[in-house]
This record gives sequence, structure tokens and C-alpha cells, in this order.
Amino acid sequence: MREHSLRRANWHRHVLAVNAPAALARWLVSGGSLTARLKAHADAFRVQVLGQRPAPCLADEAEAFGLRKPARCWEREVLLRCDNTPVVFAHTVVPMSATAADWPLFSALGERSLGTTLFGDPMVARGPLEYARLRASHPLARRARAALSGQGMAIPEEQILYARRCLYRRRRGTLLVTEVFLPRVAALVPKTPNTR
Ligand SMILES: C=C(O[C@@H]1C=C(C(=O)O)C=C[C@H]1O)C(=O)O
Repeated sequence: MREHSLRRANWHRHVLAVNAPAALARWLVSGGSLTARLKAHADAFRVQVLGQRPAPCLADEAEAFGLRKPARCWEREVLLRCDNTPVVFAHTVVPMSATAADWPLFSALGERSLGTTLFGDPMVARGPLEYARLRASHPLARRARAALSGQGMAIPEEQILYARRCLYRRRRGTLLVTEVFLPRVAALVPKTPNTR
């Protein structure tokens, strides 16, 4: 069944526009690497790779890239797991127009976090965060739900999922990361008292 990849979300520059519960809003606006922050809330952190393959980007991703229609991209989808609980579904797309020199580490990442390659590289420019409420019909909400099926953590269809996205640039390449925050992220507790 076509997953309505033309379904778009309304992406906002200000987090208040998505009216997220406070426990989620804190994660949506968190600066720096999400990986580093999640690691501070878990004894064990894992990037579970769901797939990395060629695929057309979504309609609202084409818009973010300034393209008139979806372009073929390298697509990477992962679940970020804290103490084996999935807390974020992350979806990253790199237009095929980018060269290996633009994102030298992307293709061979495996279960290493993408964040470690983005935040450690002075050549990477990070754009502003954007926020959205994803209804069940949004392709990324569908994929996040599908990724959790069979893990006893089914998300009710009527539940809104909160997401953020960020455009990164390096040399002539662009890379768009979208993070869909799963309900269980709200229950994470810092492992060290001064972590927010
Ligand atoms: C961008 C980051 O990398 C994280 C890791 C990702 C991956 O390995 O695919 C994708 C999105 C992020 O949540 C980060 O840590 O901030």
C-alpha cells in the first residue's frame, strides 16, 4: 500500500507551536548531540539500524532541501534504545547528488551514531531545529509504529508523535535528520544528578 509519502507535516521554527507535553518539549529543544544526551540517561545505549538504502525522500523533505519534487537519497533509519527501550525513531536522508567526500563516514556507519560524525566535525554546519506534530497518517509516524510492532510497545493510532528535524551541510552536501520521539522517552531519568 502506498504509504502516502506525499503526506506532509507542518514544521515550525518554535517548539511552542507544537504544544508538546513538558517532558517531551525538553527533549525536542535539547541542544547538542541527542546521542550524548540519551547516553546520560541510560546505562546502555544502542543505535539499532533498521535499514540504510536508496529511497526517494518524503514530500516534506524535498521541500526542506528546496527541491520541487522528492529526489533519490540514501536513507538511514534507526531506533535509539536506552537500556534496550526504544526512545527515538530517527530517519536521515542524504540526496544522491552528495559525494562521498561530502559525508565520508555516512555509508559505513553501521551501529555507530550518526551524531558522533556530525558533532565532531568542524566542517559540518547545523541549521535551525524545526518541530512538528505527526499524525498517524504521516509516513514517519507509520514507520515508527511499524518499527515498534512486535516489541510490545504498540503506540495507539490516535497518539500524536512529536518530531524535530535539522538540516546539516558539509562542503557541497546536505543531510536531513528527523527524530521522532517515542512515548517512552518521557520516562527517562538522568543517570547523573546535574543532567537535564
Ligand atoms: C544527529 C544525531 O545522531 C543521532 C543518531 C542517528 C543515527 O545513528 O542514525 C540519527 C539521528 C540522531 O538521533 C545526534 O546524536 O544528535
